[in-house]
Amino acid sequence: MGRLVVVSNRVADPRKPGAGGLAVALADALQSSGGLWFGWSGKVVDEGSGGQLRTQRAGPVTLATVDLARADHDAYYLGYSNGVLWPVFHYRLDLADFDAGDIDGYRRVNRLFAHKLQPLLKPDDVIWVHDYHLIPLAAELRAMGCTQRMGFFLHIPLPPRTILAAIPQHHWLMRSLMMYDLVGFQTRLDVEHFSAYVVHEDSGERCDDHEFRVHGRSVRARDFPIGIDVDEFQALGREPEARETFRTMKEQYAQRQLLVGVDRLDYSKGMPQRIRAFRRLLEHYPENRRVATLIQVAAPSREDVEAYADLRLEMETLCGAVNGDYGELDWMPVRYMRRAVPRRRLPGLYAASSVALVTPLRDGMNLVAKEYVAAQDPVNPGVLVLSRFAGAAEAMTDALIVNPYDTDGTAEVIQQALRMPLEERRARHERLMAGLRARDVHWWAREFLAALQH
Ligand SMILES: O=P(O)(O)OC[C@H]1O[C@H](O[C@H]2O[C@H](CO)[C@@H](O)[C@H](O)[C@H]2O)[C@H](O)[C@@H](O)[C@@H]1O
Ligand SMILES: O=c1ccn([C@@H]2O[C@H](COP(=O)(O)OP(=O)(O)O)[C@@H](O)[C@H]2O)c(=O)[nH]1
Repeated sequence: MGRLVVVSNRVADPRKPGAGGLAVALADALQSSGGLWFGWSGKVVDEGSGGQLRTQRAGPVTLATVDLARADHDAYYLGYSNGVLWPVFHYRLDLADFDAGDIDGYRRVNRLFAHKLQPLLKPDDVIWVHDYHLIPLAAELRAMGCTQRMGFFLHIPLPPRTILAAIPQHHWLMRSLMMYDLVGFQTRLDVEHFSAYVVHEDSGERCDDHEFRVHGRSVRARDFPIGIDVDEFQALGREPEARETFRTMKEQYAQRQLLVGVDRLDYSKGMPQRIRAFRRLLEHYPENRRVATLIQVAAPSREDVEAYADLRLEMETLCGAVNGDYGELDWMPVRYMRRAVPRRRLPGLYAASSVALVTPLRDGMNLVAKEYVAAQDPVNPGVLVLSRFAGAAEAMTDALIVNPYDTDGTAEVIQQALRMPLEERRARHERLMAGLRARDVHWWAREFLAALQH
């Protein structure tokens, strides 16, 4: 295979530990072939100083990053990517701001990326673009004469065509997507939504399971569910920081049963619904009072987007109310932290918790669900409560599956998780682990790249 070129909005140094699931995945693919990783530097600079390209070596990988001027960042990242595409792709038309006029900034940054990337490309490079920020990148590169193989992976869900069609520029956006040779999705459901769009909105045709003809081009689309690096995550759990976190939690909560939620503070993650379900658990099953404690980590995210600020207030009100109504001198039902926990501490927190609540209203995959399972002691594992609306639920059928909109139903399932006999916990954990190992992050990168080269 030719050199691998990865393009994503965020770029991380693959030599640094704990860079996150996606970074570990891409680093692995890049490390074996050597290659180039291109994207935003993470820096927002004054008008006029944007667009500066910097390259640096990180082992066999070259990192090439571009600074963004304030106006470009605000329109491309906050405005169109996270104010239009993110809510609509997560089925939240009510939260999308279609009038902001940010589409120009989105196009401008994709064009800027194409212009900065093109001189770095070689004719036999294989280009792998990631996520909704960069859908039009292939079209921009092709317009500049690039003929390399180009693949795209969407990390978030693709909604049904009737929802997608609410985006005023949906025809342009989906036409841009068809300029890739291969489009990867997290789940089979996303592929079905893609297919329905191509056939009914774009007068295209589905030739077989994965092959489509539209606008005179062939494009392939398939599900490639992303996994985690199980060995890497388990090794992290044996490091001093994770062990110390485990010990501290076990000591502090020796008389309690811990439940854990770890999410970015994002409306797609269903945190308010989760707090309500936990409250219902305390109401309906009073034996959990003074016993069950929910630790909810909420990592700040995209704070300049209005819907995220509203969510922050809602969470503070809900958590305050549960603690005010049910808390005792020596027990608080919810420990809510609006702060990220370093990834190297997470295996300890997961291992100390009897139950994980992963209950998004809609999620591309959700790697926390997989990390929680990987961190469990197989002799005495905890139980995963998982939303049917997370991409992870398509394969993790041995989790306890819930509908997060159903407060009573979720409370009942949490009770079932807290009371699950050891034998059943072990059996479910064993099957979940087999699934994680069979389709880990290395499998994901290998499968996608093999398909891209056919
Ligand atoms: O870059 P940010 O704006 O800070 O957001 C963080 C990432 O969030 C999204 O993650 C998605 O990818 C995960 C891995 O495939 C998946 O498990 C999860 O369900 C998705 O929400 C986003 O898609 C990334 O681009 C962001 O970097
Ligand atoms: O405080 C936090 C919260 C999350 N994460 C990591 O961020 C990733 C979140 O990925 P996921 O797929 O669950 O959701 P996303 O945030 O990408 O939508 C996981 O690897 C988590 O371990 C972390 O390190 N610290």
